[in-house]
Amino acid sequence: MKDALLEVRDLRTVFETRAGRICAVDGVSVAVRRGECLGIVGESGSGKSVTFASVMGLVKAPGRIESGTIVFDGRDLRGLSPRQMRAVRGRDIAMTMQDALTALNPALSVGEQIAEVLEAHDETLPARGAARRKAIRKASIEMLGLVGIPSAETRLRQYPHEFSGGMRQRIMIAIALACRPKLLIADEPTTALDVTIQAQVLELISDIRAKLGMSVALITHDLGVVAEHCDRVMVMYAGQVVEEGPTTEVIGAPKHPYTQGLLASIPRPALRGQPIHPIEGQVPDLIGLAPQCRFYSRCTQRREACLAPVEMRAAGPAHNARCILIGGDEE
Ligand SMILES: Nc1ncnc2c1ncn2[C@@H]1O[C@H](COP(=O)(O)OP(=O)(O)OP(=O)(O)O)[C@@H](O)[C@H]1O
Ligand code: NI
Repeated sequence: MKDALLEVRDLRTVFETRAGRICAVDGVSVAVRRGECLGIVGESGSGKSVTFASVMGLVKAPGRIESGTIVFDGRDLRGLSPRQMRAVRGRDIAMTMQDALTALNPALSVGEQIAEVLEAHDETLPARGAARRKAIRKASIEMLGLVGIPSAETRLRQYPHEFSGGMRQRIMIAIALACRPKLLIADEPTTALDVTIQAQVLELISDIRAKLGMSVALITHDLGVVAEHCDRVMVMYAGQVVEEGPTTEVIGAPKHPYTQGLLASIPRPALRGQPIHPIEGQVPDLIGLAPQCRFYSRCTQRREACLAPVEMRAAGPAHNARCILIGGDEE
């Protein structure tokens, strides 16, 4: 894709479990362009987090990347050593985790945690001594200010448990942004927050994106959030991408019955703040999947041809969906 900062092709990430082999990410291709916000939506267990944990090189055993390419800013990330990958994390790509409380270190003050990131990745700091400490302190105060935490000087000395849930999310974002990454992966940054704080945190991410010109991959359950903040959206289902395209097209004229189902369950036009309503039925078990369309058992438009594997099809110049109803041969 033209102007892609991140380009993932045909990624396959598997977990070898006692119950069998789970293909959590099954042939996912995704690109994030420079400066854009890409939304990633889909029900729980669809593979959103594992896709981006794979990008970050953070899939832990029994999971592993089985195949695919991950190119970031012209570099093949799968070819990097663990040390090189650590340098990419934090400096080039930062990820905020689904759960802010467990992602922060309870034993370190907030200031120490921001300093750790700066120490490891900021090459513009003075080499050593008092000048270095002063520069780190100044940068840390700036970061807390940027995420809207008042009295930063005092707050730096405090520990995660001394902050509310919303403040902890902001701190996690401050830590993620401390080295001005080119890409921020925000995994459900607002799920645990009340609606007002949710809106504030998302505004904050949008503001910083505009200020720093970074790209954002925003993982969420909330289509209202996507409508408001994302340029493009990718819909995942059972380890695959089922639809992708400009937000206005995917939300305005969804092509995949799954996306249609997601949208139909939200009262309109008040998209905002509405969680995704479950569609009748359940996401299939990822162990021993049949080759058919994964949405088959829940699809109101299913037909016999859907029992064969379904590839992505073009629904527009930049809009694709994995459904045989597109393109007319089954209409
Ligand atoms: N550590 C693990 N061991 C075994 N299977 C795992 C592990 N982590 C993830 N999986 C499998 O990968 C699937 C996708 O998980 P993932 O966390 O990516 O879903 P998600 O789309 O982010 O869901 P949610 O919206 O709940 O965060 C899970 O349903 C599970 O089957
Ligand atoms: Ni997740």
